[in-house]
Amino acid sequence: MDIKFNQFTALSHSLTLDIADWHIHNQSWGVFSAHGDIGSILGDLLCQQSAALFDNKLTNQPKDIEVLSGDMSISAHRIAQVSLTEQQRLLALELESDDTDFQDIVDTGTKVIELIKQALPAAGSRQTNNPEPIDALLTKLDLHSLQEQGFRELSTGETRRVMLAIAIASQPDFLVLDNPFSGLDIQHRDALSYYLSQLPIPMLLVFSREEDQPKWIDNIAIFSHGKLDRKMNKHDWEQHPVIAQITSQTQVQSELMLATMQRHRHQSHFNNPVFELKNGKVAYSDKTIFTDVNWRIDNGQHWQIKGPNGCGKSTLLGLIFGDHPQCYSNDIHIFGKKRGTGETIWEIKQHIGMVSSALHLQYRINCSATDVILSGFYDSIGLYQQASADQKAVAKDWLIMLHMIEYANTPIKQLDYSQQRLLLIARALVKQPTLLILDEPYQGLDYLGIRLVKKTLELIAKENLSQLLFVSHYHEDSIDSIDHYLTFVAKENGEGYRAVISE
Ligand SMILES: Nc1ncnc2c1ncn2[C@@H]1O[C@H](COP(=O)(O)OP(=O)(O)OP(=O)(O)O)[C@@H](O)[C@H]1O
Repeated sequence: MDIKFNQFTALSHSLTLDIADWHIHNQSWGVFSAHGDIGSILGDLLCQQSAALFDNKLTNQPKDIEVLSGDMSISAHRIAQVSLTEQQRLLALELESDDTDFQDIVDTGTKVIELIKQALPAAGSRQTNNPEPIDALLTKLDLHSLQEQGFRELSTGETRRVMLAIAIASQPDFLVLDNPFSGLDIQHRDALSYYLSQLPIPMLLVFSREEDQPKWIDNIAIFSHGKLDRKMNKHDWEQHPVIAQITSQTQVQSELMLATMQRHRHQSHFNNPVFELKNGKVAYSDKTIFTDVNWRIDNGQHWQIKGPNGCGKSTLLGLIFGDHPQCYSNDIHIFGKKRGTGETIWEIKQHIGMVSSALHLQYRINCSATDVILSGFYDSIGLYQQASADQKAVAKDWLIMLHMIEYANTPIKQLDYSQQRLLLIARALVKQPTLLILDEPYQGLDYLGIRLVKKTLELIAKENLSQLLFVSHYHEDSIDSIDHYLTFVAKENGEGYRAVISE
């Protein structure tokens, strides 16, 4: 299996890929990108080329990459990719075939097992030597209990594992995995790391965090702003020649952000408790997620919500935000009112900023980068109101701080995933909400983006500009000012989770 690039440049969205010389010969590479969503462009490019050369049908929508110059040759017949961009495409296809309007029940998407079976190569097509039997795949990726579940019901970590199962079921000769560990809890991360190290398929594994560097891969390619800067072996990488250089700029940028927030600071003070849930419970017909959750958030507290994939972290945050259907069957007080006593959802949302993968997936209106940020003032997806001159000035400040002012009028879908995510974070921060809900906020961000947002959140918490409710599976993400924890632990009787509160 050979992939060769020679003086190659290509354009996708806002990123130009630039590879002077790279030969991938039957081996795996770790790919690190300090700045730029390199995983999606490499994945799309390679899948698109192999599909065109070897006449394979692409599973998802066509990818728009323009080759500008140079050569690329590929001998891999079937290349599969796992990325958040690919996940967004699959969700878009699922939404296109949504049958909710025609049925009495809510369409929760294609069943996991069907999606995996659909990915199998067509009968009679070229087979790999060692296809993984579906049953073994389900076991190794811990998907047995989810096989009958609809794709749209899955949690972040569950979705990630399903996307991987779909890619592997297609029996590829080569894999492009863009941050495959992102969203996985520690146990699943370790299991996946072992699984990938044993997989007899060469791969590009793109990582945006030092701790995700695949230990079993010897070759590392370092990209910056789309350009292949250096190739090195694992030993050289561990000396970190690049990291120190590229981190120094984030401190300055995050201090600028804080200064902007302080300039536009306003007070919204509520009596204690800001939020309270008594005997909280969420259950579906076939499954209890959690019960007996008693949680009270007082003024000035910052919280981290912890627990394994699928324990109900996003569900719990959805009860606060008001977009989970069971928020009305629970005993909830928020911002001084009992939920369900006549307040509108907008009255609640105006005090909450939200960043999550679910929101990113829902943000399907293709408005400009400026309008994405402005929509934070109105809690809307897209902008439907005339923003004030002050609000426009704030949005402009944010674009400058994010180094994205040149994209002010660019539609969000033409930006790469990492840039989209930064805009959505700015959208959540712009109105300086009382509660800032951050459900795995770093997902999809490149290395610099992660550093920048982490620094900014640390400053926001320290200065008490908003109260953070934070979810992340990475120990390294801990924010110093967070000293309250809600941890989900499995109940002894096996029926869902309960919450343990600690300080
Ligand atoms: N309609 C539904 N029917 C059955 N189960 C559902 C439904 N909707 C969601 N779930 C399940 O609820 C559980 C909790 O999901 P949630 O997204 O809150 O988990 P999480 O703790 O945030 O996980 P992750 O760490 O992967 O993000 C998951 O196992 C999910 O599959």
